[in-house]
Amino acid sequence: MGKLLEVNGPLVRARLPQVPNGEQVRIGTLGLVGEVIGREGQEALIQVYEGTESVRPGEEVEALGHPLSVELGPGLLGQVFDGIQRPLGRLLEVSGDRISRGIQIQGLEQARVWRFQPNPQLAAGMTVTGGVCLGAVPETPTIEHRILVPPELSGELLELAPAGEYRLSDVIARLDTGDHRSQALTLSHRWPVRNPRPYQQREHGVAPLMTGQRILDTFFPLLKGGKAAVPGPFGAGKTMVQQQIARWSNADIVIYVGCGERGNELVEVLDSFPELTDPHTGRSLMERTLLVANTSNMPVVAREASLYVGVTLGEYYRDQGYDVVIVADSTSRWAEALREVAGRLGQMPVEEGYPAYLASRLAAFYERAGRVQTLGGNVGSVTLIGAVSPPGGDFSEPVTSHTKEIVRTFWALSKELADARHYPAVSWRESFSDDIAVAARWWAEQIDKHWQAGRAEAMTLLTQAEELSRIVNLVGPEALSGTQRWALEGAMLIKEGLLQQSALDPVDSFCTPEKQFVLLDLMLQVYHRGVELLEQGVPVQELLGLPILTRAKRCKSDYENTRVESLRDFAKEIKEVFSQLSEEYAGTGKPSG
Ligand SMILES: Nc1ncnc2c1ncn2[C@@H]1O[C@H](COP(=O)(O)OP(=O)(O)OP(=O)(O)O)[C@@H](O)[C@H]1O
Repeated sequence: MGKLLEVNGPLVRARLPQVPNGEQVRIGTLGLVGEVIGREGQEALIQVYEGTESVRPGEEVEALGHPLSVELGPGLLGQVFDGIQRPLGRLLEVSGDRISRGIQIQGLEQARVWRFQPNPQLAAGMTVTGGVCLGAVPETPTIEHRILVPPELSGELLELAPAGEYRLSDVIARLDTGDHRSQALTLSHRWPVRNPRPYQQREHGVAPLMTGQRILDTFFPLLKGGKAAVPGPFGAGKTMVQQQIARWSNADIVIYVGCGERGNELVEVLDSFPELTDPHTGRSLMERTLLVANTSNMPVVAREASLYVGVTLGEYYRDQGYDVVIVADSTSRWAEALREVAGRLGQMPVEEGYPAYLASRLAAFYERAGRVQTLGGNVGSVTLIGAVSPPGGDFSEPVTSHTKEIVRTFWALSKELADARHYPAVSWRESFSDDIAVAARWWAEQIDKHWQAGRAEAMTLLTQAEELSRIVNLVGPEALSGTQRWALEGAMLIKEGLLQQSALDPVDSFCTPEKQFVLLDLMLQVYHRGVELLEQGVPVQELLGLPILTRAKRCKSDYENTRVESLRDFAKEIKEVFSQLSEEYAGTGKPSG
């Protein structure tokens, strides 16, 4: 117990000897949640995650004896938590729309009973170490929740509970952790959010995360266990991209962290998620989803914690052998929280008011992504996707520019494309992926060995078309040769037939890898045949007038994912149209008859 000395917004100073940095505290009669972030002699500097209005010097501060941590166990999925793992639904039930401060509700429902099935390979007398699976409970109809020995524990298994129904706090195993000390294990354990959960070793990424969005999967792939950023100016469709990823990606678990985004956007996400169905199982998407959302009445610094809460929950499912995707919206708001705290601490601002450690904090956060061999010997992954909201859409500002250095996949949203209603408005000029080679291996093995060459050619066409468009803007289309005009059309085929993909189109909202490749190949085939005909002397106007071009651009919506074979037939049809035209011109330089 200590005494509050001074209140400075979300930062308070208390006389609290011997309480270490990082420890969680409760402040004043309201019992507000806070965390020690610095020490000066007998005094502790505390960051408070709830509004400190009405809190006065002299009130008591209680150190809880553990760092800011989360409770990990069955019942996490389908939940919406606030930034310190309190379930929002129950918070609202208790205090109505305006959440009062100091409410203490545990993250997981303690009274709920779970059907536990012990691991048949374990028996009393065996030695178990951190990460070993003690058994499992069906958390949702699709996700089996594996109950692991907490990472830091090991010892002789004295007892493992038989199959049956247990509450979170019921003992399901006992370990002799040395000196004949018995340690009881339950269905849940706590973990400090700022400490990455340990694993055996990092593994290389081998498979791309499939999102069903062509511009992402085919053009700028992200690996499972990888790190990506989605910077987007206001209104460029960031929310939509994130939702599409949450909805369609082939991850086992999706965690969405709404970190300080505008209140109405958060409400949009919270309202829309429970209504979405999981395309892979046909069941509610919430069964594999978990949301962490700051409520609008929490102070800015609470954003800081919510990101770590989200990533810790993600690592916990990774340790069970799952592929987890974490979408953090947005890391800019999180960085603003860092800036505010640094300002109040009187730390020297470096770039645009951000502290010098902005880059290292961002890097440390993204470092928690990865594909790993878990302590229990499984392979699991955490893929991190951070949205960035650069003020004024300026990508040279500190958060965007540091993030760009850290991530391996960068999906840059463009205001220009959004204004032109080209969705998803991901710019092919500014985006990048450093993992093309690994993705290419996967595409070659699983789909088609020509993926990498096709992708590269499509990118070249897009770049070439940009140069040509500049010429057209300067001197008009007459300045272009037939081949150049056809290259412009080739780029249009790629843009309209491939890159544009409406999230609202029931057929095209999601595209399987196979259909993605067939469409890519189709557009390139049309382009190649045209080039051949041009060389043969067919005027470019003839080609540009072919109705089949419009049909090719519409294939994405005309052919469902299950009709890839018909799409291949359409490719044959195109070949015939071009062969016919070629024959008509053969030898004469103009159509026969
Ligand atoms: N992939 C897409 N398919 C169809 N329409 C889209 C797509 N992406 C964005 N849009 C359109 O753009 C509008 C704005 O998108 P969104 O709501 O994601 O942007 P935003 O939330 O305003 O962006 P930000 O998060 O930067 O404020 C949507 O309502 C929708 O009409």
